[in-house]
Amino acid sequence: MTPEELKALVRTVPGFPQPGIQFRDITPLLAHAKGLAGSITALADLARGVEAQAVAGIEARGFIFGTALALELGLGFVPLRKPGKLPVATISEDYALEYGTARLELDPTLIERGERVLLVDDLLATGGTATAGMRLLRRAGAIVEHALFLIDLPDLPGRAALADEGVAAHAVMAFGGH
Ligand SMILES: O=P(O)(O)OC[C@H]1O[C@H](OP(=O)(O)OP(=O)(O)O)[C@H](O)[C@@H]1O
Ligand SMILES: Nc1ncnc2[nH]cnc12
Repeated sequence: MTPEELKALVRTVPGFPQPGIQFRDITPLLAHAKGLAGSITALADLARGVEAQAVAGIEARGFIFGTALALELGLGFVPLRKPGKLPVATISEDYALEYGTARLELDPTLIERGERVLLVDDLLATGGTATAGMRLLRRAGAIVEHALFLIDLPDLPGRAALADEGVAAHAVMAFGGH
């Protein structure tokens, strides 16, 4: 599927989860066999040329794309989890996203020192979530230089925020007028 065909499978819901947000809902794309496969192929195409030894994905939507991408690339998958889910000692980062605040946790023993980790999520908006994920991975010893997204919202500062931290953002599609 082309990026335009994939984009047509994303549903826009105005005013969710709060007024003023144009929510880009990926569930119709996930439910579409060719859309799901095509989105993973498109992410894998973006990942070519990026040296990676593991994929890390952000709960919850980043788990869907990150796990499938890791399988496609023949790599392992490291989950960055929402609070209170991991049964071992964790490191954590609090952050703000487009419509709230949250926390991510990581089991640092899942990362080898100097391991090159590719960060994956469904969508880049303010970059708060991805920046928190990158910080956790780096605190655990990872090298994080690239982040992959299905969707970029280029009217929001996520790409620039990541660039400021030395992380290049790559996305399959973009939605203006967030
Ligand atoms: O660039 P930002 O402004 O940080 O926003 C992007 C994040 O927002 C959404 O996650 P959400 O916390 O809504 O969680 P979900 O994956 O559990 O639905 C999305 O999946 C990204 O992780
Ligand atoms: N506009 C948006 N749509 C879907 N997920 C999001 N996460 C942050 N902003 C979002």
